[in-house]
Amino acid sequence: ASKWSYVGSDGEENWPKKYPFCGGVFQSPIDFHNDVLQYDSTLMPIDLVGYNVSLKEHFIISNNGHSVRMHLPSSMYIRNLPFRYTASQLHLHWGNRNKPMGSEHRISGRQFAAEVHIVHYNSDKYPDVATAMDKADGLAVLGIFIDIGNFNPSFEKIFCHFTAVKFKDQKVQVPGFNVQELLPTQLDEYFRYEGSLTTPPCFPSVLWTVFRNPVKVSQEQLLALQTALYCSQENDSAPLEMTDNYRHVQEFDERLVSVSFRE
Ligand SMILES: NS(=O)(=O)c1c(F)c(F)c(S(=O)(=O)CCO)c(N[C@H]2CCc3ccccc32)c1F
Ligand SMILES: [Zn+2]
Repeated sequence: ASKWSYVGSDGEENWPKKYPFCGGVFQSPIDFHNDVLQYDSTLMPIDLVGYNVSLKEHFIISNNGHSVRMHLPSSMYIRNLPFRYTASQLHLHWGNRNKPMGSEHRISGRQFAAEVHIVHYNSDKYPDVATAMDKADGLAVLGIFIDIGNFNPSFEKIFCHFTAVKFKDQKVQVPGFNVQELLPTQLDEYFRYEGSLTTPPCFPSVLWTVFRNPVKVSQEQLLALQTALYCSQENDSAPLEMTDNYRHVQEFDERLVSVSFRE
């Protein structure tokens, strides 16, 4: 069983003891600050295929004790990367009701309220995500910052199911919807760098694409995210709230982040 958490003796400072890659190179997340950014005119808008999943299909949302995860169909993929990257799952990272900032990546030190990750694997070269996840060109993750604003009906299609996945190992079916509604409108403005999984086993296998513009959810929706879920199982005598499930930013020496935008 994955024995790691975001707090206490199993927290991120001790991850390298059981998961050596977590103490290794190319670790994520990082802070996108000006002196590591380099404009790259070859970075094209992200081209998503099959993201508009029909109502007739469904997604499985599950609580895996670390995050709330939505499994995605293999009909969803990113078209214009060096290989075809097929969708596997999406999940979120967030803070807590008293300290609402819980994104993993930061822009000039600024942490956002939360962050969505859509995990894809290189289906040109590998049969599944489990095979791909420890290969240098194995994974591509899209990162979307979440900020506070108006109520977001698209995120509500996920958030409205939180009571059904309150505890670890609970699952629920969700009718298909257009996952692209969860992304910012401008898919041409993003940060790009080679990094890692931000949870154990921390494999340096991720081509990161983090969009520059945040999407908005309401204060009430954010509060639901911060208070609805538990890391512990339903019958656990010591309930553990699922909050602050973000890794702190990693040292980023001698490395550059490519950006698709000029100013
Ligand atoms: N921030 S992140 O994008 O690096 C990232 C996570 F933050 C995260 F929590 C998970 S997980 O599967 O929910 C739990 C840990 O494996 C994964 N899951 C990945 C890693 C392992 C694995 C295996 C199959 C499918 C997805 C994943 C992940 F890629
Ligand atoms: Zn993540």
